[in-house]
Amino acid sequence: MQESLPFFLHIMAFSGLFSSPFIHPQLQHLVAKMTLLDSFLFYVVHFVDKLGIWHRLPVILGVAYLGIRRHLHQRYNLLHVGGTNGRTYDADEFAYRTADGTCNHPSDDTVGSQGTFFGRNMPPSTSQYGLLEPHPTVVATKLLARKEFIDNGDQFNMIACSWIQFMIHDWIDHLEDTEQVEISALDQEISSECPLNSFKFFKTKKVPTGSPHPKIGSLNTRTPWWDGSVIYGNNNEGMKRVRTFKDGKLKISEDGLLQHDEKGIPISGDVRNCWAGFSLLQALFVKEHNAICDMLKVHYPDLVDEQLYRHARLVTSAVIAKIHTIDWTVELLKTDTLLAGMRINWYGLLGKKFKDLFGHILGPILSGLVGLKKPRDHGVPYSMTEEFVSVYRMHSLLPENFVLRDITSSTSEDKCPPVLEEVPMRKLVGSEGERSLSRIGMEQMLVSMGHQACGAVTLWNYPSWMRNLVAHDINGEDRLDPVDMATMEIYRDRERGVARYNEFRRNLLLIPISKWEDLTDDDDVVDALRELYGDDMEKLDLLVGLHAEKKIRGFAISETAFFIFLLIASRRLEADRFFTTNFNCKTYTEKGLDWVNKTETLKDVIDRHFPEMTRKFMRCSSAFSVWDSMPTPANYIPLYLRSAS
Ligand code: HEM
Repeated sequence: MQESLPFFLHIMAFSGLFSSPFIHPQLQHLVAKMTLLDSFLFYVVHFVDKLGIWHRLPVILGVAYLGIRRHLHQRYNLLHVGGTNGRTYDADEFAYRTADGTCNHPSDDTVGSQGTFFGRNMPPSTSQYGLLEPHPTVVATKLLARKEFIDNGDQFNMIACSWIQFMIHDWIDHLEDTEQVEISALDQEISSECPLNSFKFFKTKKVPTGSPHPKIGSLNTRTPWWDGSVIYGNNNEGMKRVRTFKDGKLKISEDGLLQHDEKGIPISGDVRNCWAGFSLLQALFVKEHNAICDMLKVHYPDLVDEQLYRHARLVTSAVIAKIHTIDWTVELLKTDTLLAGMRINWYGLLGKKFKDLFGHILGPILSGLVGLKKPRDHGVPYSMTEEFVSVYRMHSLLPENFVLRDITSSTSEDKCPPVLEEVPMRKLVGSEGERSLSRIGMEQMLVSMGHQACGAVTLWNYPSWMRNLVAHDINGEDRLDPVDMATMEIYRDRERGVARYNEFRRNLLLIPISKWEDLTDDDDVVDALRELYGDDMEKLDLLVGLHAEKKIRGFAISETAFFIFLLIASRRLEADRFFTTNFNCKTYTEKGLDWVNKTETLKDVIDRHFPEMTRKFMRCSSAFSVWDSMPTPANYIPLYLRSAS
């Protein structure tokens, strides 16, 4: 091991700094592959990790830690899967987001388009355990199944929960095989506790990559760019379905909700596994798109339907990306360090005022990723990754019942309308959900979502109704065989060769756990893990580990999941030419870019379309926290000078 260390590390090793036990023995082989500078940077990060303090450092140091960590992940956690074709195109001719995501990467027209491979953040799992070890239904029943609903407190509401599904359906979905697999719990001792003793589902399609590492991969049926495909579709056919072809606008009903076809399936960019909260967000952003078209037509009367559509799509997609970056994520990871980090991603260290005044003049750290002169993919063509999909398995955000509020009654001082009824979530899914939403109406639904806390990402909180779920085909039609989602999710990660928890951590340069108490200080969790996995940390499933991990204060997700976000959230912006080279007046129009610059939060979008709503019903600061909770208290200490959160 020592022999393959770079020269600098030999010196450090000689001085005793890098030698075991300073670097965790299971990470030394990773350091051996690093350049001199990166080994040093790893040393810094690892030192902080050993103390377990990065989130408690003063904001500016915490941001520096994250910057170094992100750099290391960009160097060692981006693996391309499949080939590239090197076919270029005329970037001026394609100065818009194409229907299928082609023509974005500067030197290869297919990168990031529909049907390309998922990339990886680390090599496929080397686990010795098989697909059914331990049995996925036993894992689901003993560790995931909801005992009673655990909510997220005031931090995150049902809009926040629906928002992330809205994003997932913009970026990722795996192509399935035509061959089915059946999982049966019949001969397991837990079968009496399972809603489905046996169920069938389609395998993930395995496709030869044409390259040796890895030989097999899976395909993304959605465009991975942040291009709003959730409302615009993932190809020409999908785009045609949603457009009116008049003044650039998208189809929408009189009541402000999505239109439906003769089967009751919504007309929108993505209709698979939809529920009322999700299709409400689609409708809200169709309204946003159409309002942008109106604005553009007033200022640029010569623009025809196609031009209006293209500009409005760019602007709407950028508004969505911005809200996700500086509003949603800031609520998900509610600490000053992350507030600073996310604002740096969009505006840079010098902040909004400086950027509004001088433009993007000073590089990614000082002026942000958005507006960079050239996209950056760190030598690895853009895609979403298998690991990203796995860390976003957050179905425990969904509750058992949806709490409907009466917005006709006059509100109390805390702006909280009274409860009308609790609707089982099952009734809000698919076509039935669409019918319920039409009855409820857009405003009542939005206000009710605002006032309900969503579920916590933790063990024993997986929605019961999802363990017997009628999933959808890609066209939104119901499937014949219901599935146990909790079981299926455990199976999916294993089937796709995603590393189990401890290997996942090592590959992310994180210190692996060596006993259950390293993961959590909850005795019940420790006992349950021991019962299922014995004392074998290597066996622990990723999904279980992410849900069991003790959370950083203010974080609604685990630290392990967060480090994948750190990498991919930046990548979605910096690798996309429409957030970099082409984030300009020429491509977006001056008024279009102005629209993006002036929209900061989801509240701004809601206020635009429902001018009275937040004044009447919202007390908190962000539309993603529970609406009658207190606003974030003012803090007069400048953000970068603050101590730990
Ligand atoms: C009522 C709401 C929802 C329903 C009915 C639903 C249903 C489904 C179904 C049926 C799948 C496919 C599972 C498979 O074949 O492997 C899936 C995948 C997934 N869902 Fe959801 N989901 C909902 C909300 C959410 C939310 C709130 C999240 C939060 C992050 C989420 C994240 C994911 C992810 C990451 C996948 C994996 C996608 C892939 O394999 O490429 N879903 N969901």
